[in-house]
Amino acid sequence: MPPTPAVAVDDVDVAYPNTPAVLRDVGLVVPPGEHVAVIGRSGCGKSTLLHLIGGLLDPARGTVVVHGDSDGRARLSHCALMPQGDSLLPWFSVRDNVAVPLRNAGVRRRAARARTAEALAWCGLQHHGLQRPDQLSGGMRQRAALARALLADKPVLLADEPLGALDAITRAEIQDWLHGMLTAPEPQATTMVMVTHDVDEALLLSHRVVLLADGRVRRTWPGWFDRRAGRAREDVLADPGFAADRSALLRELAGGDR
Ligand SMILES: Nc1ncnc2c1ncn2[C@@H]1O[C@H](COP(=O)(O)OP(=O)(O)OP(=O)(O)O)[C@@H](O)[C@H]1O
Repeated sequence: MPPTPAVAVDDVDVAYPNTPAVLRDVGLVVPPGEHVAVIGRSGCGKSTLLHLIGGLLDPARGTVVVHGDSDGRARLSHCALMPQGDSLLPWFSVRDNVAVPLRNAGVRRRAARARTAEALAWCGLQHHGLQRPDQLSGGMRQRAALARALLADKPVLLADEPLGALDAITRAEIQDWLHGMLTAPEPQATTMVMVTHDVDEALLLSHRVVLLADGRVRRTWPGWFDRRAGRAREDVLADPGFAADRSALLRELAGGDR
């Protein structure tokens, strides 16, 4: 029997007040541990889909279930949200930023400190915990934000353009780092739904790429997350199969193959 899905979106329409439906007839089932990348043109409804899964929005039609719960608050309780931008609090130290989900969950200061120190170490920021976010580079801030999201210890990570603000080289480095984090068995073996505009990122970091167009799921592709394991990034990017998937995705994004 297939495992109970982590996320099940079934035949959903979503509309904002006084707007036509932004998502239409959308279905998406994500088994536990799967990483899904959602890609599509600006305005096609990607963030709306994340907000819907995370309980910030409810469907006008259809059902959304996250780890067995359909109520919005309960859905939210299963999800760590990483909104666009790093969203670190500028007046907190990096350490206190990363500790926010633990403190919100009522974890005592001493225990939170210990777990935060571990998290800072696995994202390579062990010497930066006392600095403020504006003293870090963009890549370091993004790693801190990811550490904070992963430390929330939620089974589902919803990441909206998590690397969108980074330059190409830093982005590639952080993609590699994130791939390593998501491959590690502990502590963050997690289900992930990630929005990105970057086709390589979508393929490299996901088991499955979902293309949204005009509020509908137009197509899905197998991602390269597992096929990438143990291989250098350049090696994967030069793989003819990867190049073919990238071209096909780009063609669909540009509106071809309708
Ligand atoms: N709060 C809102 N009220 C009304 N309309 C909204 C609201 N949020 C988003 N929309 C509209 O819904 C549509 C989908 O927006 P959404 O942010 O989900 O798209 P997106 O694919 O994530 O875009 P981008 O890639 O530019 O971030 C857009 O037309 C947008 O203007």
